[in-house]
Amino acid sequence: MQIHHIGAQASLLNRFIAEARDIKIQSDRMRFRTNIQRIAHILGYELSKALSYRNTTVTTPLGEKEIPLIQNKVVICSILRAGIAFHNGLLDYFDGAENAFVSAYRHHTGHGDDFEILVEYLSSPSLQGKTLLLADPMLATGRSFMAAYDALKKMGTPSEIHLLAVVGSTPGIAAVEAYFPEDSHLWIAAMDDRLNEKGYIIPGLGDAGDLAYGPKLQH
Ligand SMILES: O=P(O)(O)OC[C@H]1O[C@H](OP(=O)(O)OP(=O)(O)O)[C@H](O)[C@@H]1O
Ligand SMILES: O=c1cc[nH]c(=O)[nH]1
Repeated sequence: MQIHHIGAQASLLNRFIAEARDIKIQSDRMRFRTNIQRIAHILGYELSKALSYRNTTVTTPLGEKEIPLIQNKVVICSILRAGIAFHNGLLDYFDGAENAFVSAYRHHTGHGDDFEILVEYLSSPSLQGKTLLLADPMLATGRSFMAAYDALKKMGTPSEIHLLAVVGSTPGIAAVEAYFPEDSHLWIAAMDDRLNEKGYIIPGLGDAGDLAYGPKLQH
């Protein structure tokens, strides 16, 4: 897997990541969702440089111009629920993309901090020969990305796989790197070193789903 740590180089992106992490600013849900969306714009733009282009003639009122345009058949798949704002950001730029949604949530088994990932919903077009953008703002243990990928396998084999995340942990990134095909890519804004005993990224940003959409009951 090729890992593209976009936040490694200081840029405007830092501002959006800082606001998403900041305990005072992130409590404004609309602002949090907007920051996730703005980060998706930047990651999507960076990812676009790795796609395939073909010269296409565009007619202006005064003449013609050859412009290289993306040839990939893009499918954006996001992992519910925190992925919704991220999905919207990617769709702002890849507006001709097909769309897929997969649910993945942590079900606490009752044994200490143990949890399993349950996937109960999948809606996807065929992925055969297409460019899959698999998006989830948080890559903590990496288990949601892996469970979503397993669920998507029956939809066909993509020609390219690009994972996108806002914050990832070093162990989670290592886990997805080992699980996904060697020629896949990860586009990530920020990386933190560790997870706590509950599988949360430290310092991370907290619970992205709750920050975007409000607290949920555990079940
Ligand atoms: O890498 P992982 O260890 O799998 O953790 C990351 C997942 O955890 C969060 O979802 P959560 O289960 O909290 O559901 P939610 O999006 O509905 O809040 C987040 O949105 C990711 O999907
Ligand atoms: O740090 C984490 C881990 C899982 N899910 C989140 O939203 N944040």
